[in-house]
Amino acid sequence: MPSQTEVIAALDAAKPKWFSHNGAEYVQAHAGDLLPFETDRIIGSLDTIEPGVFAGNEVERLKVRAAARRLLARVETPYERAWGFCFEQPVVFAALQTCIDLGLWKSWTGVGGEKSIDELVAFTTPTVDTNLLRRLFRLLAAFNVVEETGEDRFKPTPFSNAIGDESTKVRASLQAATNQYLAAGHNLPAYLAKISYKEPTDVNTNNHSGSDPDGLNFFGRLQKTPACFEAFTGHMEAWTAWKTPWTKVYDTTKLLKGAKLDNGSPFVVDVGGNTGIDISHVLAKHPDLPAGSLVLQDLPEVISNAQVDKKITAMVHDFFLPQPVKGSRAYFMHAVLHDWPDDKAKQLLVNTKDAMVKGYSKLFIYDIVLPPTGASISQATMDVEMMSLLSASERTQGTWTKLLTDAGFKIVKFWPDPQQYEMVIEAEIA
Ligand SMILES: C[S@@+](CC[C@H](N)C(=O)[O-])C[C@H]1O[C@@H](n2cnc3c(N)ncnc32)[C@H](O)[C@@H]1O
Repeated sequence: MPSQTEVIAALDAAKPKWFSHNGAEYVQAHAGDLLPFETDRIIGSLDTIEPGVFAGNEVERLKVRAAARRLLARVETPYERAWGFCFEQPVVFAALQTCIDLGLWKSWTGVGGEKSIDELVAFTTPTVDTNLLRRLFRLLAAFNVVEETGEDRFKPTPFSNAIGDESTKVRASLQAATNQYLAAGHNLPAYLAKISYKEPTDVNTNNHSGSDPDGLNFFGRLQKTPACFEAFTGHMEAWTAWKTPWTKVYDTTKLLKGAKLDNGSPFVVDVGGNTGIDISHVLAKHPDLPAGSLVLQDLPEVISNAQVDKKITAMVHDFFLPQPVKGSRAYFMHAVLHDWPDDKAKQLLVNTKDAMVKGYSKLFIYDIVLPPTGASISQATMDVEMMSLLSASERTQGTWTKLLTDAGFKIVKFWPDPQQYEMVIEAEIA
């Protein structure tokens, strides 16, 4: 079995040269450049790679994933790349969503195992036409969403099983796209033309409101439609669970030194903490913290769904109002400020600063810090999604420094996450 370094080197070595002829693009096929037996060897190496080879090492897995995506970008012709965006993605997504709507994934994952097309039809409500499902499954098998084991016979994959397992929040993530992300993305080019290609900054009348049937902004739609709220909250949970816990990026043990932990003094307040994954990481790392020292804050709909340890205080708080928990050792915000353009982000930061004690309290922001070059697919996608949904953006080291300085903070250190996706920004009152 090849090592991961050999795999990445093999992926990166497969570099065809392109040339154009009569308007078409071709791979430069020098005799001897890539002989058929070498093609077989490369395919053989690639096919040996299974998730298990990474033994849980996310950093190495993500490096191979990035190399595989670079490989596809080089090997596919320009036409094939266009075909993927224009023809494949819309219908694969439609097939996935249709099977969600039919309740198929959930029922199938519940019992598991290889099934015939007729058995799969029996999972659906309302009952789908057999040939309609056959056509959707032919496509899903071609995209390795399910495995075709024979004529009209299919096995689930880890992905299809995850869609059917509500605890993974994969179904919720796909549903959130159907509810909001797809329409906003579709609307974006026309919206940008409408605002004369200025960077969007309006949080109320923006691209999302232009794509929403009632003209609502992103959070307005979540508040109005419980199904949208449920899907988005689930998507957030899946996204946060995918990332490195912040307590592994910044050693929160350092905060214990000199911390007041008596009489319910606050230790960490997680502002906009959704259902509590990050604050629970703190409790897991410091199980001896007294009750009341960890606070989770979010909007009422979120807090009413949060199921956190009884040692964690779950509190309704709108972060555009004054911060009610004063003098905590740390205030933490994860993927919160990237939702807001600078003026709103500054307001939120000033509200937090006003509750902090200079020289004692620290601010921790866990968010993407865009590198000057070479932003990953995940980072760059998130940046433009923030534009599409919220008139917001990811920030560079320079724009973070400006925002925090304008709000009265000084940055102590940027702590990079080993996955190179986000950083913990440690800051204090200037
Ligand atoms: C992108 S999510 C990040 C959630 C969480 N920090 C995480 O990383 O998993 C943004 C969070 O901000 C919350 N939020 C939005 N507007 C808010 C407000 N005005 N006050 C408090 N929380 C708000 C949302 O409910 C959501 O949980």
